[in-house]
Amino acid sequence: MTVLSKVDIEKLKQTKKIGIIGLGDMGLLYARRFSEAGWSVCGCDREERYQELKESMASLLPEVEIYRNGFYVSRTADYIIYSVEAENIEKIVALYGPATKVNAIVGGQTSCKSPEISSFEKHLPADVEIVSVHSLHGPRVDTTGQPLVLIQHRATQESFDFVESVMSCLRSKHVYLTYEEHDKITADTQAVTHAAFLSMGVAWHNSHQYPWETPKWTGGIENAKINISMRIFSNKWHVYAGLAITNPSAHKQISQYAISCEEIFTMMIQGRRDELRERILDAKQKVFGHLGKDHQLLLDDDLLQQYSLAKNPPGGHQRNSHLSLLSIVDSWSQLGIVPYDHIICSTPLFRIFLGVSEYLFCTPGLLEECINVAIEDITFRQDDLQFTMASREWANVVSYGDFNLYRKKFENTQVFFQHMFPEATKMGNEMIKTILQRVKDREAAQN
Ligand SMILES: NC(=O)C1=CN([C@@H]2O[C@H](COP(=O)(O)OP(=O)(O)OC[C@H]3O[C@@H](n4cnc5c(N)ncnc54)[C@H](OP(=O)(O)O)[C@@H]3O)[C@@H](O)[C@H]2O)C=CC1
Ligand SMILES: O=C(O)C(=O)Cc1ccc(O)cc1
Repeated sequence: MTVLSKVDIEKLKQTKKIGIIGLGDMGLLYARRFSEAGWSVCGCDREERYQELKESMASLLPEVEIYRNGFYVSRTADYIIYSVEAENIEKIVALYGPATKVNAIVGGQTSCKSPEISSFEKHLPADVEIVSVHSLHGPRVDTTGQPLVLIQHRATQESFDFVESVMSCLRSKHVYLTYEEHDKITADTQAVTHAAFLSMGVAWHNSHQYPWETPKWTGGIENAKINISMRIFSNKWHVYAGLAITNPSAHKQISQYAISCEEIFTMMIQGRRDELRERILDAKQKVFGHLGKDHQLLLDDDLLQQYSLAKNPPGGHQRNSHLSLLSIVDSWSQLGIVPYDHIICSTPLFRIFLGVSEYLFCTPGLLEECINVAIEDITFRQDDLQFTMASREWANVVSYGDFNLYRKKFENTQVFFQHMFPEATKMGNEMIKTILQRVKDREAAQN
């Protein structure tokens, strides 16, 4: 990595143009930030949206030039970012890619890189260089300090430095990977995290419960589960479908998660306490065994207690079998994944999922209590059955590679929770802000 001088960056700003194809949530975020940093930016969305987009952008981001379609962006920009639905990347690159300006650089923002890179290799002229990116956070998270993956796939150092200097205005943490490394890591982190929270939502929906109305879902860990599940369901289905379906490593992960759920649930209902205990403690050793005695937990029940969607939160810790958390740690253990190895490339949701799992597994007495509940207490049996079935359904949909079925399943549950999204988003944002601040404080204390 070469860091260009301020003078060099200013020169580039005078001569280079950045183009964004797909001005949805992430494309707009990039357009705004690049333009605010002084880069010339142009972009487009679907041609049908041209007039409407041009008008809305005239007041929103007047500095950004809006073009009719991707041909105009491709012909004029020096660095072009495709920020479109993963499902359509090949079709869109096939259409506009051949029109790319001579010697320009192209990249993409899609969440899984193999299909993106293979589309570029197939459809871009040989003189065009390839540097891809992936911001590992949603469009409404502060980009500062969040991981940003940069992939120098087919590019000179000079071109890579140019892209990196454009990206530097986001103040994210740059992570340098190949596209293969990127896809392996994000399958471990993002895809399986989403599968777990999607399964929670579907399980609550299928048992006709709003978890914030039911006293058994109270306490900090439950708040985190509920808020993150609502956050995912309030988003666009294609983001989650794309990163799971198009990434072959993700299929293996999501399938293992469903298997872990089923096997653990079976031990619970058959009362196989010793076997369950042995399996869970083995998983604990494999996943958390390397943590020293002075390891500080990222999250705890008290910190998360305040982020409840309940009208009158009764508060306090509730006993729970925590099938979703036992299963994630078991599936990491079965696949030989140590999630801490990926922390440099983690999203806020993954850090929270790891944080609550770590809290359950590493707080003295909590895991034993959870195993006791799993074996003796039938209060959560129906919920756990629903959860096991939901995790299997998601694994099947992903393995069929069926975007339409994914969409139907996602939107079906989305409608059930829709009325709560404004409040859940506010609460989730507050919760994530507090957690990210804690991460920053920790990092500052360690440096
Ligand atoms: N949202 C997130 O949290 C993150 C998303 N990503 C990835 O970034 C990409 C964009 O995501 P996001 O911004 O959230 O999604 P959006 O749906 O908000 O944005 C995608 C945009 O591309 C437009 N589009 C589709 N086809 C074309 C075309 N032929 N020419 C120009 N524009 C087109 C879409 O229009 P239309 O809606 O009409 O189809 C839409 O406005 C996805 O691949 C996603 O996986 C990466 C990091 C985070
Ligand atoms: O943090 C998460 O997992 C999100 O849900 C936001 C998100 C979605 C897609 C990405 O490619 C990156 C981040």
